[in-house]
Amino acid sequence: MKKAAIIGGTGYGAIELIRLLQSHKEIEITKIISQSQAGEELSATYPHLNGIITKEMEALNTEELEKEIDILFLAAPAGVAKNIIPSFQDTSVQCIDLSGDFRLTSEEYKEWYGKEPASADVLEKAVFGLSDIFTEEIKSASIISNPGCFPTAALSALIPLIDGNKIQTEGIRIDAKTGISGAGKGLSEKAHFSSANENVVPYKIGQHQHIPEIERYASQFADNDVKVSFTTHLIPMTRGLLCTIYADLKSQETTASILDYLQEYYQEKSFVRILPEGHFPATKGVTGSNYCDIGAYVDERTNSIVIASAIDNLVKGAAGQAIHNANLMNGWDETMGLEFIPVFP
Ligand SMILES: NC(=O)C1=CN([C@@H]2O[C@H](COP(=O)(O)OP(=O)(O)OC[C@H]3O[C@@H](n4cnc5c(N)ncnc54)[C@H](OP(=O)(O)O)[C@@H]3O)[C@@H](O)[C@H]2O)C=CC1
Ligand SMILES: CC(=O)N[C@@H](CCC(=O)OP(=O)(O)O)C(=O)O
Repeated sequence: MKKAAIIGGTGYGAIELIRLLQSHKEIEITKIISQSQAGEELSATYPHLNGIITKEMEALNTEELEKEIDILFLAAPAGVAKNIIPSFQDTSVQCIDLSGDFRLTSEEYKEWYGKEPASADVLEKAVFGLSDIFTEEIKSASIISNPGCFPTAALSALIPLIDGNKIQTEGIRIDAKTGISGAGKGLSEKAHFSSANENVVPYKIGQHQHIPEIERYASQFADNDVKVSFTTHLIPMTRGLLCTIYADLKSQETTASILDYLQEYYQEKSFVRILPEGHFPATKGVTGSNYCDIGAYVDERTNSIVIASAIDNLVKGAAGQAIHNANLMNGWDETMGLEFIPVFP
């Protein structure tokens, strides 16, 4: 068994890592690190873990961690991991960061996160952990920059179409919707029940930190710099994220031809499901699971495509993908600890 620690112990990402890792055959959580509640049991904050997680949370001690663990999951807000991971870069500890600290270039990070970036040598070592696309690079990585939730859904749909030269890379529009757990456990005006319930509201229009992330990794598959128009909406759900993407086709296609292409692109991948013609993904179709469901429709009248992808933001969009990456880095079956079927109803 490999020993793992989780930083950001009381956050939603950490809680989801704990839920999923309970059934992992090769990873044992030996330390849960909390800056706010060291010395307390996690069940004091989360009673649903009563009798399941009995260890006390601890304060961060990097020297101790270096000696005692094999895998470090960092599930803290942006700005934290960039100061912790450098201590591990010359050790055998595999680091998997759920935040945005290592996803962008230094310049992009400064501009979109408004913080000082990670040091260049560590940034260079980090591999973008979009598991189903960068699978080979992830296998030999020691630092993983887990993708954001929206980029996971958007890029899973877009990259195959760009890679296969199917769509025009100008004029891509992404309409995205997410549940409230995407904002983490912190309280805020927008997360207030009276604001979020029975309400749908766009936010961070033109300002979202996931815009440069989507553009950076989509561009790696294009001949030019891809720019996208991307708008997020908060919807009154706890979990779930849906991206509906509109793009112009490069040549004549049908819904069937695009779906066949996508099916072939992902045929080796366990967690991307291409839905049959006439079906579109729903957030409930993936809740609690590591699946990304994708459906497409070709509008032959306008020679354009509507492609939609759905994920559970806390699983495929965060903790599940982090575990998928740990599986790839360690040569285990990619589905280990992730064989949850979606929760329905
Ligand atoms: N929620 C989601 O759907 C997704 C989240 N992410 C990213 O994953 C990371 C974790 O997200 P999530 O769990 O939702 O966030 P939460 O706000 O729920 O939890 C983050 C936890 O980090 C710890 N923390 C807070 N501030 C600091 C600090 N200054 N230094 C060290 N630790 C701190 C706290 O735990 P404690 O006090 O116990 O240490 C806190 O509970 C974030 O970077 C987020 O952007 C990525 C994809 C999806
Ligand atoms: C509802 C809500 O606010 N969701 C967050 C999700 C961001 C996230 O998960 O953070 P990373 O940038 O580290 O990926 C948002 O849209 O900013």
